[in-house]
Amino acid sequence: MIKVDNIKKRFGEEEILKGISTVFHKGKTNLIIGQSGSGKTVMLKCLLGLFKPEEGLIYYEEKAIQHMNEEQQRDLREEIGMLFQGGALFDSMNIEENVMFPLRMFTKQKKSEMLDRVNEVLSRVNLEGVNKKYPAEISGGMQKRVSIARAIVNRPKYLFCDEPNSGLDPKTATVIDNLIQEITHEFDITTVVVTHDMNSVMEIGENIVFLKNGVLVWQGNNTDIFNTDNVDVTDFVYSSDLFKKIREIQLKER
Ligand SMILES: Nc1ncnc2c1ncn2[C@@H]1O[C@H](COP(=O)(O)OP(=O)(O)OP(=O)(O)O)[C@@H](O)[C@H]1O
Repeated sequence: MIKVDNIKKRFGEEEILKGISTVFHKGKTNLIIGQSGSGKTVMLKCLLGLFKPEEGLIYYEEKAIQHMNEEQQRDLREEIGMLFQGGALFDSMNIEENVMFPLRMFTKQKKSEMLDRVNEVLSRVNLEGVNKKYPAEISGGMQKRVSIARAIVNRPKYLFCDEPNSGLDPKTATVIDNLIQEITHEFDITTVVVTHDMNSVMEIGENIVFLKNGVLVWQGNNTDIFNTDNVDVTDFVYSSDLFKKIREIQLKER
């Protein structure tokens, strides 16, 4: 569980996050959504400790990162898996080396132990027989699965995903969303996904935080989001023609 208590973040004169409080639940896919520029990435970076809010606290379980000493922060970093936008695999390393990277960084395991774990997670994301290939030799969807394998190889308690579907076709995007959700449930991870993608909202939005101009204006799940009368949310959800049509049908049926 991650609890955010009234965080404020400014750059110069501009206040980007204007006092956000929320909870991201354990064992759930928690989504941060909102228009471009609403502060999603800034919020993610605050959660990761990359940006320091001027006010407010961010708790990982009982302990606020602002109150952790260096050793505690290092321990926390080991408990975090990160799925970067675009995958961010190392082009010069093969798949096996890419997935093994966090184990080399954070553990003192023997090579054979690391290899066992790499094969276990590659198999979990349904990728076998690609160990010696390089990222450029596999598809975008497969690269995303390798990135997920790398993000979970160190058994994280927290998983952060920045636009995990960018650049994927809708069908592959759904496969990736479902995989993220399955892994979240299976390993009881607190997962936070930043996304623009309404399909992700529908598929895996178990707890959705909606930001507008740095303010949390709505929170709920993927059922609530289609029933809310909050204008900011409906504007966002029904900005696509497809969802507009669905909305018209829903309203007629009410
Ligand atoms: N390092 C920074 N220095 C100054 N301003 C920043 C910095 N990072 C972000 N901002 C500003 O904060 C605001 C919110 O940016 P942020 O990247 O969080 O938006 P976002 O909701 O993630 O948008 P998008 O969906 O386009 O990625 C923007 O106005 C941006 O210019």
